[in-house]
Amino acid sequence: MSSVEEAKRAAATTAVANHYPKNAQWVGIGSGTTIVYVVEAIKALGVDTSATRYVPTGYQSRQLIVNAGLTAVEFDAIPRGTVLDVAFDGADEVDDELNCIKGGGACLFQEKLVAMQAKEFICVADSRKLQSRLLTNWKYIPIEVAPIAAFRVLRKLTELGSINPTIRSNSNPKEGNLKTDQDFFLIDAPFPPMLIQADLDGGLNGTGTGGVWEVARLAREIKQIAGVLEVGIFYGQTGPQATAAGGVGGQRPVAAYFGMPDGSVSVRNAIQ
Ligand SMILES: O=C[C@H](O)[C@H](O)[C@H](O)COP(=O)(O)O
Repeated sequence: MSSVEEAKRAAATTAVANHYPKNAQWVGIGSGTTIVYVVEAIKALGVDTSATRYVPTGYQSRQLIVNAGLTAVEFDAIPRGTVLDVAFDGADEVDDELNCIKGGGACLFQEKLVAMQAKEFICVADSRKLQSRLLTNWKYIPIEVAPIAAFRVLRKLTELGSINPTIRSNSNPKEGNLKTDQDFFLIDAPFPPMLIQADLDGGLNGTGTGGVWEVARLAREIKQIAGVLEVGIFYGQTGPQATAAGGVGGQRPVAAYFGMPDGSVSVRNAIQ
């Protein structure tokens, strides 16, 4: 196993040890390559999972749950008012405030739904994803769009300052544009590195010099383009903040676990 895979596994093992609840009822399971180790770590706990329901975030996630012998319940089949105990997921990049970019593996809409339905959203990744600001190492924002509106959204993103946004293709170009679990397209929109809240304390608001965007404002601007289903920026409230405000959970994780090259696991907790 490569050191990156070892790092993902270490992060997943620690995250599950710290956040998998006793007598878990509802657990959200994200998508991607890192989440595989989360499911592995849940199985390795050796706890009774017969009464636990696992909520997938897409096709790959559901297969992972089922193949592990766990019970999958789709998001639209969970009883009204149900709050997930916890949701685990990967990320493409995570900043100092635990804002995340997600969607590199073609899932983001269901991931956001599941994260926001959980008391605690926990992010698991390897050290490559750990950066002070979004769009440092990971260069684009995945955006899920209605196919009929894709060209319009591309134009609007260019107006916002994205350099050469593109509709994501299947890895085999003969198969055309990639379709998400919702049968939508994904647009990958490159932007310059984003500011984080700490940078705004000097009074800067929104776009700074050189067209640099503040995380929440860019996410909102993209989301309001007609044809956009969801944006791959997870930001704003964390679980406890959202609960205090009368909601369920937040799309920003309460904690993020990163497997480091030396075998250790670095933990970042969200500032509430
Ligand atoms: O679209 C996929 C999801 O947002 C993933 O959680 C994200 O891309 C991270 O994936 P991985 O764990 O494979 O790096």
